[in-house]
Amino acid sequence: MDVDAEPKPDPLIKQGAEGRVYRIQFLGKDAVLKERFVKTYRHPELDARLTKERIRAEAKSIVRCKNAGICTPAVYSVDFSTNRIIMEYISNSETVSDYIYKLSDMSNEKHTEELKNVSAEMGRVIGKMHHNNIIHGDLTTSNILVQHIDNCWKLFLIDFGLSYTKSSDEDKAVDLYVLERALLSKHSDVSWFFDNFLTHYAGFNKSTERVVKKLSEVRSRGRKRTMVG
Ligand SMILES: Nc1ncnc2c1ncn2[C@@H]1O[C@H](COP(=O)(O)OP(=O)(O)OP(=O)(O)O)[C@@H](O)[C@H]1O
Repeated sequence: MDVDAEPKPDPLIKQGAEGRVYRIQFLGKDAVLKERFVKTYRHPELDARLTKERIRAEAKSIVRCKNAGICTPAVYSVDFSTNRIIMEYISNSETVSDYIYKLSDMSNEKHTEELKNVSAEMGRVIGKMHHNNIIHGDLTTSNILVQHIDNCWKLFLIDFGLSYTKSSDEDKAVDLYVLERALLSKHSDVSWFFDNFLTHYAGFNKSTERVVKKLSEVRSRGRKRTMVG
């Protein structure tokens, strides 16, 4: 895939340490352009290789997820010469992180029920992703989008730059551990969220049930590492 038309990158959605994310129009469609910076502190050859790997990983896993029936933005274009990837813009969406903040702030029975549904659906979606041997590599509530359509919503997985394909329970359990840590630090007020997620993740099938058992090992290693500092 190649970018023939130079897109006009405006407006900026996110300026991060690794790159920028813009909302653009691409071939008449609402799209997102992700651009990765050149890291001057890294050796140029190493930097070029790592950047290329992340862009390739992102495009590959998005396609693998799509083939598995998991919602991800469609990839429109990948350009290794400019370190740019262009993908479908998920309209009317917000990050799960923002949605949790919003719902837990309004905290009433209806909103708690909604949060339960979100965590359960996250369990099913991540379960399906792992069942297909896709390791996300940076599983946080900022890397899952909730798209609102009328009174319904759908989850989209994004930000696959650190992803890879592997069947190991250990790697899948580490993915879950990263999500657990992220939830604990950002959303400690809804401490039950991860447990409910895990119940539905484990319920996906036998392979995910195994990963949950592995998670306790990963947790105890994580705790030891924290104690050692
Ligand atoms: N396809 C999309 N549709 C709508 N919004 C998106 C889309 N992709 C990204 N965003 C928005 O841009 C934000 C940043 O995107 P993303 O997490 O992919 O970039 P990043 O954090 O800079 O990536 P990386 O961690 O790989 O450096 C998301 O939290 C989301 O708000």
